[in-house]
Amino acid sequence: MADLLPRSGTRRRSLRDLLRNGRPVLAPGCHDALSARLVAQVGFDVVYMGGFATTASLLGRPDVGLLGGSEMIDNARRIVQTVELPVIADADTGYGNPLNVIRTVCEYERAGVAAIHLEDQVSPKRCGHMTGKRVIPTAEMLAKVRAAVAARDDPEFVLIARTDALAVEGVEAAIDRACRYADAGADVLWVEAPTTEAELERIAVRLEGHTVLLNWLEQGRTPPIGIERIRELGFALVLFPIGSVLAMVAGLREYLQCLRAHGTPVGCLERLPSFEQFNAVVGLGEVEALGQRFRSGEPVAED
Ligand SMILES: C[C@](O)(C(=O)O)[C@H](CC(=O)O)C(=O)O
Repeated sequence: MADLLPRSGTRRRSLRDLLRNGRPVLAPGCHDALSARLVAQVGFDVVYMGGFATTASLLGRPDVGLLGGSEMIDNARRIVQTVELPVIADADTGYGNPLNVIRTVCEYERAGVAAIHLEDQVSPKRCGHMTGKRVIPTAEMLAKVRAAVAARDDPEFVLIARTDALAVEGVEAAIDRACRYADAGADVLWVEAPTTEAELERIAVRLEGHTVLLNWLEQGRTPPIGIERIRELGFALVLFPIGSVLAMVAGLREYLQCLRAHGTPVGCLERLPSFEQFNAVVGLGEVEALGQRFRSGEPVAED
C-alpha cells in the first residue's frame, strides 16, 4: 500500500549499502517535509536535515544553538514520514552531557532517521562556518561518542562524529580528534570547515580507510570543489546543507517583489509550478486514491 506515512523500515540499511558502494553519496539539505519531497522527487538517494536550515525555517533565525533537541527531532520525524529515503539529521552537540546524548540517539532512532551527526563544539554551538567557535575537550567528546554507540538500538543506525576543532586547534589536531572518535565507535568522520584545498587533501589523506563526510556548505568557507575532485579525494558522503533555504529565499523574494510591483502575481506566474504540478509534488493523487480505497470498502492489501 502506498504509505501515507512511509515506514522507516529498510532505509537505514540502504544508507549503509550506499556508503559501502564507494560512490560519493550526495545528501541535499531540506528544512521541512515539502523540501524533503522535492529532494526525493528530483531523484536523490538520501536527504539531510541540518540545524542551520531548520532554525531558519522554524524561527527565522541563525544557526547559533537556538533550537532544542525535541524541536529538531520533531522536524526530522515529519521529514521521515513524508519520504522513503534515508534521512541524515543534525544532532548538534547532543544537547547536553552523555546522558542527554543517549536520549537524543534514542529519540532520533524512534523518529526513524538513518543517521545523526554529533559535534564537539561547546554549547550553545555556532554554525560550523562562523567565527568564534569553541570546542570541548577530546575526552568529553569521546564520552559522548561512546554513549551514542551504546544508546543505539539498531546497529544499522549510522553515527557521524564531527569535529569543529580545525578552526580552534588546527587541521592536524582536528584530524587526530576524528581518529579518536572513530576508535570510540563513530561510523563516519567529519572535519568541519576546512578553508583550503590543501586542508581538504590533508583530511582525505590522513583519514584514508575511514568513511569520511564532506560538508559542501553553499557559499561557505570551504573551497567549492567539483564532484570529480570529491571522488578523487575519496569522500564517501557529501552534504549540501543549506541550499533549500537559500533557494527558497531567492525564489520567494522574486515572487514577492513581483507581487509588490504589480499588485497581483500575474507577471511571474509563468515562473511558478502550476496548481496541478504543485499538487503532484505533495502527492494529491496518491492521497485521494488511498482515501477512495477505504471509502469504497474494498479490502486493503497489506504490503
Ligand atoms: C551543517 C550544519 O550543521 C547545518 O546545520 O546545516 C551547519 C552549517 C554549517 O556547516 O555551517 C553547522 O555547521 O551548524
